[in-house]
Amino acid sequence: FSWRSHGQWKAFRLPQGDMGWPVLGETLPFLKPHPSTSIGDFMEQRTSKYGTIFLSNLLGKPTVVSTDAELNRFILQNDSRLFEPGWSRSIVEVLGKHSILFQVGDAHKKMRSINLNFVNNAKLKTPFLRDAYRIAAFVMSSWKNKSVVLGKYEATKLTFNMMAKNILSMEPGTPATENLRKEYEAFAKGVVSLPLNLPRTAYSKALKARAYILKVVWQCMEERLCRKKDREEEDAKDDLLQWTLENSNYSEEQIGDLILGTFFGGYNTTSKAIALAIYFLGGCPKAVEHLREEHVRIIQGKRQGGNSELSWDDYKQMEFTQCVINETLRLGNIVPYIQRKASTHIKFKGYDIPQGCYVMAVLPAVHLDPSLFEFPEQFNPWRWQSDYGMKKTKNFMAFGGGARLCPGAELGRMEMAVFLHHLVINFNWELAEPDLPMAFPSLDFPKGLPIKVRLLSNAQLAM
Ligand code: HEM
Repeated sequence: FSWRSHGQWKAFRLPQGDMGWPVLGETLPFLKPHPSTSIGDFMEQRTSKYGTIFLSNLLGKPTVVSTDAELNRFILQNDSRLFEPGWSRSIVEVLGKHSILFQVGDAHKKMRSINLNFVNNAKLKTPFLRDAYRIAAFVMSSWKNKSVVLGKYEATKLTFNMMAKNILSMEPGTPATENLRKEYEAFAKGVVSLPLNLPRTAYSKALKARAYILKVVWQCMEERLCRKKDREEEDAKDDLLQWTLENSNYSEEQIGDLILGTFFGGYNTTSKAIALAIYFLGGCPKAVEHLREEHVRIIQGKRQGGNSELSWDDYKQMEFTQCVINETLRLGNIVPYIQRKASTHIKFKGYDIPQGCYVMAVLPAVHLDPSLFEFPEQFNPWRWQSDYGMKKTKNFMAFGGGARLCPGAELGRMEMAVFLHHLVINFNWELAEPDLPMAFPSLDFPKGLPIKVRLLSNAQLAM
């Protein structure tokens, strides 16, 4: 199948490109692992051959691929007006058709408002901040007697337990919560995969995990509904599931996909972000020193005030920490691309993007463009300090943009900051063996990010 021979689109000026093999297209070279701090051979070779806007056949769909900052921004900013979701089959089947990622128009707005309410300012400032502080302290207290820990799993312990507690009121560390976490690991591996429902493929394992997770959600739902019938109002839970049951007319299937997806979006990306920060900072002692100064200053300011837990005002003082977070997300590239479909005929930079055509905005290509970020391969948090920041801000796409801008961005940032707070005031660390953040294409540390940790002699140990 080739668009060029497709009669309907013959008259159009489509971008250059190669459609690869029948059915598979160019999916295999596209999925080839590469460090997430690079755009990988596939994108590099096609971009240098055809330019920053090119045609390919990926994950079962003929697609206009954009490694172009302006087109990426155009796609993000014109969501719902010119573009609609165009995610590949594995993502749709694993996340479920009611997931927010596939909703359009009013249905999208409605589900988005539930997500925005879940992470509203009042919640961020108290329960979320308090939980993050306590869970991160709890996670790191177990490091005192260890010399090596796996950064990737330690980060997940914070972000997963945060979601478990605030979405389903599941207590951190219990067997039920741990089982759910294991299922989510299989789930995460199959979200971006070849949709081959054969034994032992990542895709089929993810579908099994999806069925298990939905069973847990629906069991919780049933218990809540029984409790309501028995008028046991006094121990009504204060979590996303309860809020959705009381404030929406969603079906069981819709609630299942909403809970499953928010949980996934909430823990998976943020745990990777924390692991990336541990990794990049491990290679940049100057940044650790600067960060430590900032956090020690915040603690010293508090001593005069009493309460040792972090307040929202303390969080707002973490200016250099926010630079570290931006730089981690820029260089680490957690979300490699966003897929959409043109809902009308679009002309961009002289090319036609016909209605119904799939488009893929490759976000790392912008973050690693040397004309937008000087020496883009270097981890340099200080680049976010200077105030010619506008150019950088509009080319920062880690949280997407436009109508689908990540609603959990501030929560993700706060969890990262709190984790870094406990880390720098209590520990020194270094990689125990070489490991790299790889795009598979979804980001992972193949060895789990093993780090040697050493308690500081003047550790603050608020744990
Ligand atoms: C560092 C952490 C995070 C990163 C890098 C990240 C990244 C993103 C990106 C790029 C999108 C846009 C997807 C698109 O345009 O189709 C998105 C959407 C979304 N994120 Fe996040 N995210 C993070 C944390 C979170 C957290 C903590 C939550 C939990 C509440 C969350 C929930 C969501 C939801 C529900 C959407 C869909 C929004 C919509 O379609 O309107 N994310 N995220």
